[in-house]
Amino acid sequence: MSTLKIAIQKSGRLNEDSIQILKDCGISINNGNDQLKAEASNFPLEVLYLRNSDIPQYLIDGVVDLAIVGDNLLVEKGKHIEVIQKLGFSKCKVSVAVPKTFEYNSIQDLAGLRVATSYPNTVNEYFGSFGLKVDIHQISGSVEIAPNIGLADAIVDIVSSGSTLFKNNLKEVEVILKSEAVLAVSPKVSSEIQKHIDTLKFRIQAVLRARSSKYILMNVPNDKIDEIGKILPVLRSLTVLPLAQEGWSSVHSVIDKDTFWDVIDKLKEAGAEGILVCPIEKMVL
Ligand SMILES: Nc1ncnc2c1ncn2[C@@H]1O[C@H](COP(=O)(O)OP(=O)(O)OP(=O)(O)O)[C@@H](O)[C@H]1O
Ligand SMILES: O=P(O)(O)OC[C@H]1O[C@H](OP(=O)(O)OP(=O)(O)O)[C@H](O)[C@@H]1O
Ligand SMILES: [Mg+2]
Repeated sequence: MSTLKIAIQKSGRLNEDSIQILKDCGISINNGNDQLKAEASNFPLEVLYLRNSDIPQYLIDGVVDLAIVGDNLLVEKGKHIEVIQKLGFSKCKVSVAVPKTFEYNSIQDLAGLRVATSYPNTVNEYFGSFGLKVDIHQISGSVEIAPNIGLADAIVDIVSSGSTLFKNNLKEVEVILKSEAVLAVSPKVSSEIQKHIDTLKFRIQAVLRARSSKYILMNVPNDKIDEIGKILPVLRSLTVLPLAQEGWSSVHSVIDKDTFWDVIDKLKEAGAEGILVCPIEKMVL
């Protein structure tokens, strides 16, 4: 039987969340990440632990069928690689930053200047889209130090909280793109492998849906059920079960985890009592 080969980051920002999402899909991987290759015991899957920055090329060559990779790396090195699912973690931006003292008005101010980055293609394309050229200094890490040591006038690098920029006396002046971890697929997969990919994607979607939702239960006087129903965004219809106490029901629903505090206030106002909010393990539509 064919085995699906998936690349995940060996160590770094994506590693733990990538392993966790496979685990949440019910997949048991047979070792820790001390080896570069591991097999799943209960899914036709082989996991290859690789450098994030090498993953786009492995996908292009078909050495791996699938990968969990930062989308910004695909923009840099894998333009034609198909993304089949955004995964919602490792969210960041790729931005242009300059020293705080730089009097920046527009991108034209950087024409012809030295830009330090680990993402030369992204930089060329971005400045090229304004008809500008810059002098790229490619470095593989600690990019934010470059202006302070006289290596560059500006940088293009990853920004998340902004604290690395702040510590290095830099300011973000343009956001080139927004990125997150994604599930990306090689252009060379066979139809047999594609079936395994579809199965895995189905499981990942169930996990992601569950992560973004909460199950909510509450006691509601029967004459308030319609009003409560209007507050709850429901998948199909509300589940309403009679309670032992005459005139009351137990109402169940699924709500978005980011809006549940707002919804709960409205539910209380509308007469709901004993509200319980529970995590959802998996959600299959
Ligand atoms: N501070 C951050 N906050 C959120 N996401 C980030 C942050 N830094 C990087 N990322 C995302 O995580 C990915 C992996 O970053 P990380 O620094 O672990 O590895 P890397 O330097 O790209 O590479 P490699 O695995 O090749 O050594 C990046 O490509 C980016 O998508
Ligand atoms: O806006 P912030 O929250 O400060 O995050 C941004 C920093 O995070 C990443 O570096 P990382 O810590 O991964 O180190 P690295 O340069 O060794 O990859 C990135 O390269 C930035 O330097
Ligand atoms: Mg990094």
